[in-house]
Amino acid sequence: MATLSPARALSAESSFGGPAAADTFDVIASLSSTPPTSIADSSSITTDAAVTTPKAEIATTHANLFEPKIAHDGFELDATATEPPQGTPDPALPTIGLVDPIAHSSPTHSTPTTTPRAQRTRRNRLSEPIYNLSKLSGTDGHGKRRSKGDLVSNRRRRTTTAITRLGPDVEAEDSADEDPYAFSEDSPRSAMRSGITSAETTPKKQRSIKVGAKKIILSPKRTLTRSAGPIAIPAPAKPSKLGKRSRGVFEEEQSSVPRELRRLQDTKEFQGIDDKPVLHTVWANGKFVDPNAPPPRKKAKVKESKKVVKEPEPISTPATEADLPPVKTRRVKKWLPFGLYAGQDYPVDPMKGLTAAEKKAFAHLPELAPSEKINTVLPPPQFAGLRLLIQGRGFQLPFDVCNPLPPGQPKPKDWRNQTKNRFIGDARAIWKKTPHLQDYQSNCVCTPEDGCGESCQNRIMLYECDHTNCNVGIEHCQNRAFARLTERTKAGGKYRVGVEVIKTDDRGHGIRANRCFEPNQIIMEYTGEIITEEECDRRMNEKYKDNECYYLMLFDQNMIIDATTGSIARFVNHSCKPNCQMIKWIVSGQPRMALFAGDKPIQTGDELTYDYNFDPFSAKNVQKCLCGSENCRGVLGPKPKEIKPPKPSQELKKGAKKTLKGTKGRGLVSGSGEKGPKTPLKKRKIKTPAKVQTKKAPKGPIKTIKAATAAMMVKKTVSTISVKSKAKTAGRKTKVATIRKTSVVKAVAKGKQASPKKTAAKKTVATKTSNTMIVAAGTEKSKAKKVVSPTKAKKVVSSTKAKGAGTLNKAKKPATGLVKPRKLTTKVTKPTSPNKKVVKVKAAGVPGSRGRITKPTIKLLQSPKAASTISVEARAALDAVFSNVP
Ligand SMILES: C[S@@+](CC[C@H](N)C(=O)[O-])C[C@H]1O[C@@H](n2cnc3c(N)ncnc32)[C@H](O)[C@@H]1O
Repeated sequence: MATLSPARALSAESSFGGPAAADTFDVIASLSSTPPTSIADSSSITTDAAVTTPKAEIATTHANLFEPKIAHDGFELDATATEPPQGTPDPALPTIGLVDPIAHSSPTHSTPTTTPRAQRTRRNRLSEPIYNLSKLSGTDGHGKRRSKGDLVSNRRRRTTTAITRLGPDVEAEDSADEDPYAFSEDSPRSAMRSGITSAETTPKKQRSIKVGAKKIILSPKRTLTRSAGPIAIPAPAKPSKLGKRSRGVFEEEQSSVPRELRRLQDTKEFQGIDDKPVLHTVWANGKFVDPNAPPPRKKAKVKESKKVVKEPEPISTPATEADLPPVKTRRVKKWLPFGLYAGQDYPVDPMKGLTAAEKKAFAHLPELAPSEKINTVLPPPQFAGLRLLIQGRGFQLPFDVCNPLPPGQPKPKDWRNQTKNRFIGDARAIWKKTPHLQDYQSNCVCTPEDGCGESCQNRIMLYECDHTNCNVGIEHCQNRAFARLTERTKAGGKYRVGVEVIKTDDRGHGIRANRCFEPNQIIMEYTGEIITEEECDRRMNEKYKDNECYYLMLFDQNMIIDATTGSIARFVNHSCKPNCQMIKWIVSGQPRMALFAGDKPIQTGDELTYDYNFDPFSAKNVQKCLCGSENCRGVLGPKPKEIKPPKPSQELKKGAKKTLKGTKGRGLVSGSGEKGPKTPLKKRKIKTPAKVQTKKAPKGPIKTIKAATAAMMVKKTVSTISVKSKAKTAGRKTKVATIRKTSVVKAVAKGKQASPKKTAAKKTVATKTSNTMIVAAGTEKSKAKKVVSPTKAKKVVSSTKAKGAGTLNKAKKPATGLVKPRKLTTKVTKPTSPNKKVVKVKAAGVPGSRGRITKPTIKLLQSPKAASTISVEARAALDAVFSNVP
């Protein structure tokens, strides 16, 4: 047995290379703990030269390797070598060998020598620290466990190499067939290849396998650590085909090679060539994973079986399709492209309510195709969800918080909605002839910060801003109520319109709010047919003679809006404590009437009312008011007790004085100006009609018409003059106090009666600021309006207030008046005074007027009697008023 000393050359191949490899025991320990893992490994360790050098050198190399004594690195080799050394060992040669620690500890192994190179005795070496690397690496326990009489590690790591490295334990059952050159681990070459001595590799318990007729005893020596491939059985040694002579020659040539190795030196095993492929295996969870085995598809099989059960093939179906295996298609999630509601049955038609174009657009959706089976049992919520998505309807609250009003209100009969004014008959021509609207041109001087608020000149003058007269722009302007109303109601709908007709208990139809309105917010426009007074008379006497309700509103230029065919605003009832007000505005140069919210906000469901300022014309036409407010006057007009009989001219004088002093009388038309907005009026013109149409005074019963009553009717039309005058005695100055931001007052004194048309044309100038009222058709009204005071004064400022006296009526707020129509013959009295003169009076300047301001006209409209009365003193007073006016 040769004991090989460690060689430094080994350090180059060892994983413990470097200086540490100089330590013999370190090398031993490390090598023992990490032996070669394959033939290639072991052979590479042992004989690199055998692989890379010519065969001739191999023999030499092996001869050197198996020198019985190699003094190297201070170790004495075993003297029991079978063959003597053949020459001095070349230290340059890779003398590879391993020394087992056990072998070192054995007394049979090397002993210290006296050679100089062997001064480093074993004892000295032992004095140095020894590291058990196998313990440190945790592999010292390998090969110690046993199972079924074998080392577990060996069995587990048994590989081809393990088998082929047949050691001395390989025994033939038949001794005659024993091959002396059998590859034995005990043999020197085995030791050379593995680097392990026979003593080291001697197993404690041998284990054998049968290969053919041979029994191969396996070495329990742990030989391979990495490869775990199938066990390769080496082929039995073949007998040499050489003849005796040739064999002899060959043996002579190979005399330097041990005889037992000569037959094997040509084998790959001897040369350490491993031509077997390296097997890569995969283990998972401690189990070998066969890469060629099909993956388990247990679930798919179950699914397929279910599918087969669910949809059995009909018997009558031809076997062609049935025999075909089901085509496995990749399941596509429908909801990815179509949404979660796709592929469901619908209990209702989702197309219901859609237009033809929409149906056509959605027709291609397979989800909407009619399904064979409809699940009628409590459909899931997604059905309703898809329907809502298609129909575009939002969610619905359990109750309507926006419009809690109960539906089902009866619709009024014989009513056609008309959202725009329409001229009837001569109204258009007369309207166009009137040049007054052209005079009202002004631009506001607001800034964007102001936003055309309360200080806006246009707003004060009841002019709506537009692109022609606004200095701010639509984005900041807040004085565009009519434009916003149009924008709001353009799309229609209950909430946007904001109002609806209701049926009241005792007042016929009415209007209530469908939404909330802010204070002074525009609600709806009062529109209808614009007719002249003559047309109004005709309708009242003929068309509406049997009606109980009238929808006539004095509008502008003495024209009347007949809302019998008009907007929904005509259904607004009267209240003595109203929540709305009817105001006339100039929008784009044209007057328009609209209902605005009052000073308080309006809640949903509130009935909308305004003060009619109703003129019943006479006491017997007074209607009972059913508004139910605490301050109800009891009648639609003024209280009956305030209806006073016509007073003599003396009273008229007093009344005129009183009015000029600024006192307010309250008569039948006292409602004028009381319920209107606080917005002051603008651009008043005091106009004395130059050519007032003269009508004959009524005869007979008409003569009995009280002058005061007639005067009151007239006052209604012009009662909104925002002039507070202070009348004093003759010679004293009468002051125009509260013409808000007006500078010019055009006083038109009428000296005589003019033709009705002309009268209308001129009088309408004053209606810019007038209270609106529903005009009573009838002779008295017409007569009263057209009878102008015969004053001789050049300037008369009067709006006959209550009690018939000519009055400078403070009318900051426009008021609305309803006049009870009366069926009287039209008689026009002749004016007592032919004097007529238009005087322009310039008052306090109006900001932003640019020096050119035309003010509203205040008309003096009086009955002949009243006018004649007033012309005595009032004329003087009025003269005083305007005496200072240039
Ligand atoms: C402009 S309509 C109003 C709508 C009317 N309620 C209808 O059903 O057509 C005016 C008429 O309504 C009635 N009316 C309005 N307000 C009233 C009130 N407070 N008291 C009694 N009747 C009223 C009167 O008959 C009046 O002539």
